[in-house]
Amino acid sequence: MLASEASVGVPRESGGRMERNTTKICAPIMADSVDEMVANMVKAKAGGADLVEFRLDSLKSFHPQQDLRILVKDCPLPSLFTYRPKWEGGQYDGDEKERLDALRLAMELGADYIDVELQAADEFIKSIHGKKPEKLKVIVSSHNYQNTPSVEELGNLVARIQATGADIVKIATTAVDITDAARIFQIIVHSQV
Ligand SMILES: O=C1C[C@@](O)(C(=O)O)C[C@@H](O)[C@@H]1O
Repeated sequence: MLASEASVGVPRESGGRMERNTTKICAPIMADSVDEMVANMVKAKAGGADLVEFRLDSLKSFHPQQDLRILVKDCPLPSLFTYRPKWEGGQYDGDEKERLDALRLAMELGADYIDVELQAADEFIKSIHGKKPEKLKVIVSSHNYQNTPSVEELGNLVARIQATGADIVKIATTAVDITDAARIFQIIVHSQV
């Protein structure tokens, strides 16, 4: 997985140059209930995570108004909300508008990050234009569960994600050969948003 973030990070001294350390550890939480998610976010903090990803599509029953309020307010770490549809490898199989509404609500309630799939990004980003809180970062993601494409294809993908207005580029690919990782490293260098 590749996540690139240009604008956030703690500057650090390195050989006389100031560099940004943008690496963060994110703990994804998939659970049947909000109670379980709350228990897991406490464990994530104790384990040293920098942020928590709530996979809303894993919840067996989900009441956005009530549940998102709890997750945002009770989270001791910056929160990332993902509502992954089946067509991108997740578990949500419902109405697309309801899915994007839930992500918008998470934003309004104070989420720090929202993950939206490349296919839905234009619509989502347009819909929050002028309403996006300053602290919110939109992650535009793309998943490939078959393989890791060529550097050229990955580069094109990064460009398509950047063109949506993403704050953070996220690409998850499947490594089928040890050299696949090298292509991801090559792309990281060119993927600053
Ligand atoms: O996009 C991803 C990648 C992931 O699906 C994985 O399997 O690595 C895990 C998810 O929680 C995350 O949002």
